[in-house]
Amino acid sequence: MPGTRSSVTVSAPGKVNVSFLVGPLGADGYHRVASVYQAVSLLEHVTATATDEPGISLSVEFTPGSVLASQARRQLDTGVDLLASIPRDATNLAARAAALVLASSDWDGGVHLQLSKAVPVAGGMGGGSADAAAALVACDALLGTALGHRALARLGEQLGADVPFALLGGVAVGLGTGTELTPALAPVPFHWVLVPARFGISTPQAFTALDEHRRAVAGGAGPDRIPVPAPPADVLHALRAGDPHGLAAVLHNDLQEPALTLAPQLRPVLAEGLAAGALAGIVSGSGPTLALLCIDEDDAEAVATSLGHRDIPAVPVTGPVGGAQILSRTGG
Ligand SMILES: C[C@@](CO)(OP(=O)(O)O)[C@H](O)COP(=O)(O)OP(=O)(O)OC[C@H]1O[C@@H](n2ccc(N)nc2=O)[C@H](O)[C@@H]1O
Ligand SMILES: Nc1ncnc2c1ncn2[C@@H]1O[C@H](COP(=O)(O)OP(=O)(O)O)[C@@H](O)[C@H]1O
Repeated sequence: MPGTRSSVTVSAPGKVNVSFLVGPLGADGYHRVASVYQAVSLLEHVTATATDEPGISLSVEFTPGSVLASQARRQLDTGVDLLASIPRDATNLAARAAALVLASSDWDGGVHLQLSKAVPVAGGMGGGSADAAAALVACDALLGTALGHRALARLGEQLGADVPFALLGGVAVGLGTGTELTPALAPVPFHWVLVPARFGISTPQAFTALDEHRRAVAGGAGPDRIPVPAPPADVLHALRAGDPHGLAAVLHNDLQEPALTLAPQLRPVLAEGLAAGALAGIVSGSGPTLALLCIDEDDAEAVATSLGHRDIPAVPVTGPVGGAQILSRTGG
C-alpha cells in the first residue's frame, strides 16, 4: 500500500514503423497488419503520485526544451493548440491505464498523473500509447500490484494497438492488430531525423482513406479481401545487419499515401529531407511526423541543421531504445 504522496516516475518511448503493411479490415473495425516497430529516443515521462482523494487526476505539459515545446508557440500562431487537444479527463489513455491498475489493487485512495510529453501529439509516433504504457508501469509499481510484463501487456491491448509495443520497446514485429509482438534483433543503432508537423492526423481517418482508395482502385480487392500480410524478411535482415542503406531501400508504410493525400503539404518536406542528405524518408504510422533515415549520427545532425535553416523543425533521434522503465521512486 503506498503512502500518500509516494510517487513513481516512468519513461516510455515513441516509435517509428519502419515497415507497416495493412491487411484486411476485420469485423471488429481493426485491420490485420504486419508492423515492424522501432522505439526511438523521444521519450514520454509519467509520474504517478498516490493521493488521499479517490479517483484519477491528470496534468499535462510539453517537456521543456523538447521540439514539441518549441513548436507549441508556432502552432498557436496557426490556430492549432495540440496541447489543449489532449484530453484531461478519464478518456486520456494514461488515465484509462491507471484505472485498469487501480481496479486490480486494494488502494482506496486515488492517483495523480503528471504527463511530460516530448512525442508529437496525434503524430503517428504512439505518444498517447507511450503515456498509457508508462502509466501502467508507474501505477503497478506505486500500488504494489506486481502484475508483471505479460499482464500489463494484456491490459495495454485493451487501450490501443500500440500500447504493448511501448511497454516492450526495442524492435519488434507486431501481427494481428499490431499487439502480437515478437522481438527482433537490431544490435546497431540507427539514426533518424524526425520532422513533426504543426497539426495532427487522426489514425482512423488514415485507415479509412486507405480503405476508400482500395475500394476505388479498378479491379482492386476491397478492404476486407486484402491478404493478411507477413513480416517483411528484407526489413528484418537490414535491421539485424545494422545496415542503414539496406534499410533505406525497404522502408515501407501502406498508410503513407493516405497520409500524404490527407496532408499534401508533407510531400515537399519529404523532398527537402532527401535534398538535405537523408538516405530515405517515410511517414511515421498514420502521420504526419516524417522520419528521415540517415547514415550516421553526424549526418543526422547535419540533416537536422540544414532543415532548421529552412525553418523546418527537425530533431535527430536514435533507435532502438528500451521500453517503459522506472526512472525514480519517492516515499513509501
Ligand atoms: C497506425 C499505427 C501504427 O503503429 O499507429 P499510429 O499512427 O496511430 O501511431 C497503429 O496501428 C495505430 O495504433 P493506435 O493509435 O494505438 O490505435 P488504436 O487506438 O488501437 O485504434 C485507433 C483506430 O485505428 C484503426 N486501426 C488501428 C489499428 C489497426 N490494426 N487497425 C485499425 O484499423 C481503427 O479504426 C481504430 O479504431
Ligand atoms: N496521453 C495522451 N496523449 C496524447 N493524445 C491522447 C492521450 N490520450 C488520449 N489522446 C487522444 O489520442 C489521439 C492520438 O494521440 P497520439 O497517441 O498522440 O497519436 P498517434 O495515435 O497518431 O500516435 C489524440 O489526438 C488525443 O485525442
